[in-house]
Amino acid sequence: LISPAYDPREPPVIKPKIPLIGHIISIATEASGYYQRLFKKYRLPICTLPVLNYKIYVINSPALIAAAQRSKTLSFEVFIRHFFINVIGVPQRESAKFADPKWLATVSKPLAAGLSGESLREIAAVGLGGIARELNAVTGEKGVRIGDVEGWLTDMLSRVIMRALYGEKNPLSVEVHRSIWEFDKKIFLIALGLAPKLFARKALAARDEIQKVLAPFYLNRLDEGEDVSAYVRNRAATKRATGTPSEDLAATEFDVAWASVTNTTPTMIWTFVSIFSRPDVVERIRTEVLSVTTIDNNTATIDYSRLQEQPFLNACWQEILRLYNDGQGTRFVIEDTVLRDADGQEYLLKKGAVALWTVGVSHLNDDIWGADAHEFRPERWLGLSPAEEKKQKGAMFPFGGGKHLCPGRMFAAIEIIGFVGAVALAFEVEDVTVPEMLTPYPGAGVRRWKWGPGGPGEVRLRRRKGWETMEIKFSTEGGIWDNSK
Ligand code: HEM
Repeated sequence: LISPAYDPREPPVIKPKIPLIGHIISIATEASGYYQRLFKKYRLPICTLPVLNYKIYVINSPALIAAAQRSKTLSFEVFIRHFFINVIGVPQRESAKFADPKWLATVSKPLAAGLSGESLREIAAVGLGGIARELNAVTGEKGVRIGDVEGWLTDMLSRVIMRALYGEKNPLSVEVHRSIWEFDKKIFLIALGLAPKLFARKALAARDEIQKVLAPFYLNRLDEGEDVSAYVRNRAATKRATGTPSEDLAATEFDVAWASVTNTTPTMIWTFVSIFSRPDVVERIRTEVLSVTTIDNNTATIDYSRLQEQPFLNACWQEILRLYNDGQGTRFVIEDTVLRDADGQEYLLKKGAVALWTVGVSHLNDDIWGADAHEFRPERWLGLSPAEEKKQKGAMFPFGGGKHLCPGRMFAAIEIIGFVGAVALAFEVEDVTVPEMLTPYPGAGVRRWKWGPGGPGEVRLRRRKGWETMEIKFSTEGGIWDNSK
């Protein structure tokens, strides 16, 4: 009586061991690990999980994920709305706007525009300048000992990214911005509405604190400053033009301070440990960076426009995105929808159900990547035939796809590739270990980690011989890799 009815054209049904609620218990306890486990057991391109009288379609095949991302009848908007109202906590007078798809489309435009073309080059130049400043502060043969490599990278990125986004008058100091992680950990719980005031008290307080600090920035129209990124400036201007008062902007623009670091920071941490724990990998990257660096007296200028084209560094970047990204896409089926797989097989998704995918299934699928799918092996990206490249790239979804493709993907790549490139060039990094990879927090896009019994240990960062006082710079004059078209 309670279970939903099925059309034979719908994806195969996997019944839960505990009737009605078994799947939801597994999703709550195992997060994305549950979808991996189901895929290993059943190897289905797509399946249906009944939960009470609802259906969840879990999509595993790369071609079906891509079709779902392109589909106009699988909607993300309903989740965006829920996120802003219940998780970000926009003021009630603003909340009705989030139900209007036209308004959402209008205020989304500045996101992609602010992070592509000339705006991207501007923000990249500021970001890379920030990275150079951070590294130039570490001089001399002895260098520094870093007791908390995670905290060091997190704070560094926060300083660099917040400055690049909000300009010189950036209100979010590192100390304030650290609270973002308190919020980030509990997003899923707040989104589910499971007594967040009780179970996510600290997360809600962290969110409110950041919004309070952001408020004078918008109230005093500092967002209109010339050195503020087009991303922040134009988004606030578009919202004001649609009637959002300045006093509401700190809340409705809170996602800027969060989305720019929430996936970028863990990706930076995985990139750093994956590269600097492997001397042979560092050596190959160093050779590539040297080949695009001009040394004049005591200044080494890295030509970022050419750095971004270096094959091995790029292979490492793809490999890190493949291994450590496990983001989840979630869509609401607003009309009956047919998705077609690569083999032509069609599946019917019924109106009112939820469709989701977790990209780790595709990123670690041994049918696609081979028996060493769980290993860091950048070489798998080198010397590919066009058909092999198509197959591998077609199975990668680190930044989503379709209408909601991440607009910040190029900026994230610039920060991370620029940073590890410059470190490889001018520094020796010792005692780096790679933690065990875990599933992400529910709702997060990148895997968490678990250090061994001694924790991350102490990492030493010191200048290479001959580079003790060399000033590092970046040039972006040759243009910035921009795959936004
Ligand atoms: C390695 C770093 C990053 C990863 C892995 C990542 C991943 C993603 C993914 C998977 C989505 C799509 C979600 C979906 O379709 O369900 C997304 C959307 C988004 N990302 Fe990123 N992101 C990263 C960095 C950034 C940065 C640096 C920014 C901003 C400066 C940013 C801003 C956004 C925004 C605004 C959206 C929403 C787009 C929309 O709904 O149309 N991201 N990101």
